[in-house]
Amino acid sequence: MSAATTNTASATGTRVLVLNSGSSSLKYQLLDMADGSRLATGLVERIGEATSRLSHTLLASGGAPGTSRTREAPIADHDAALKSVAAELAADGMGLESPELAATGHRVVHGGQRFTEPTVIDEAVLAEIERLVPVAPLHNPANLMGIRTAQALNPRLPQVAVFDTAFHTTMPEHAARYAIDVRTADEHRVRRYGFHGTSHAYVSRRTAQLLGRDPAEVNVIVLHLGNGASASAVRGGVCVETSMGLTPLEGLVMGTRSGDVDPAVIFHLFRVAGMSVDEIDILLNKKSGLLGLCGDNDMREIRRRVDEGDDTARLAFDIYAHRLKKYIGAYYAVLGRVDALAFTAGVGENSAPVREAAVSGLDGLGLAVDAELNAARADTARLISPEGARVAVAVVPTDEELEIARQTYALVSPEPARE
Ligand SMILES: Nc1ncnc2c1ncn2[C@@H]1O[C@H](COP(=O)(O)OP(=O)(O)O)[C@@H](O)[C@H]1O
Ligand SMILES: CC(=O)OP(=O)(O)O
Ligand SMILES: [Mg+2]
Repeated sequence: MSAATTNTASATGTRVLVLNSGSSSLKYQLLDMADGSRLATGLVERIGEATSRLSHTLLASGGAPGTSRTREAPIADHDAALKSVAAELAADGMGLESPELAATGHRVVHGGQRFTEPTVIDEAVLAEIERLVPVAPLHNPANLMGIRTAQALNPRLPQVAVFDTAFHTTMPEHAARYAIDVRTADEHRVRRYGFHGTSHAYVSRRTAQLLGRDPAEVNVIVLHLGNGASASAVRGGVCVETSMGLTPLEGLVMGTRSGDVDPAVIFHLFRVAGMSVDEIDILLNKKSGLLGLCGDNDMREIRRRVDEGDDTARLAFDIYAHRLKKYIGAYYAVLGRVDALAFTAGVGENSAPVREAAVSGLDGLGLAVDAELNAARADTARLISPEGARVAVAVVPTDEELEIARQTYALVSPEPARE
């Protein structure tokens, strides 16, 4: 299906429903692309558990918090979750049948090598996302279910996939390939794909804007530090390196994921500890990272413990910050010249101690934070480096939903979306 054909199906609506299906959650936002405003936002948590919860917020004009509703009832899967979300939106007169809706934009985590751009979804696209399930077993099945349910709720509504991997498809082969047997790698599509690409693209562009410069001229290191965490090196708006690989497990220390380990750790645990491959998979993805190191994966709680003198929490924090520093140094070398370092996502936007620890001792590279600017709280993009610093250090709130909505609307609407 081409974008041109879908235009005829999209009526004259200017609204886009953005769906971000995680392994056990569904986040959504309804935006009006005529002015970029947010109309509704919400989250279904603990999908598949007895304690599922749907929180829906109808926003007042200007995006101010309006009325919120919370429902607690078991929600078995992403199909049931999206049907509940559709019912909430319909109760506010904004259901999936609404003629004002132009399209649904889906965050799809793994797009492999084929999807380098946002794509209108048809059967062939669905088949390819399905084919990639083995390399994104936690994410792609949830994304597929969200798409199929949205199609069933309104078959005439265009569905657009925006891939986490797309921004990273520009990585050169020497960065994307692992040094393993080429035939085996090619046969099984084993290479580094990278994730969180929508955020890395948005934040690197926003950082250039903050510096008042053209993104094409600026080299930026982006640190996306949420539950999942990844770094990227962006040269003139183009991604040249990123820390996640075949799956979102490689790289930085995360909330529950280990990030980099010697691959032989897996053989050792299999042969010596007698763990099954599935058990090791769960260990590295769900029981490691900050959680595995200190029993907490929320950086707020870890800092509270550090401040109380808890040595276990302190070590977890130090391991997290040390890994960040290693990646900053590596990406500095990859880029050769760095104009800015940008911190984003839940931890990057909110944790002054993480930002301070990540750049401490890097004065020789022209990297430092001003203590007062770093400690100040704000929810807009800002510089935290000292006046006249060689490299700008910035805090740049990410907005994956707005970026997905823009890319979706640009595909289905003849009108350009407003910045
Ligand atoms: N004020 C804060 N200080 C430190 N960390 C915070 C703060 N607020 C949120 N976080 C961290 O942000 C994380 C979630 O980040 P987020 O980008 O929302 O993740 P995701 O989108 O991957 O679910 C939480 O686990 C928490 O550790
Ligand atoms: C790809 C990935 O790690 O996503 P998230 O941070 O949403 O888990
Ligand atoms: Mg996020």
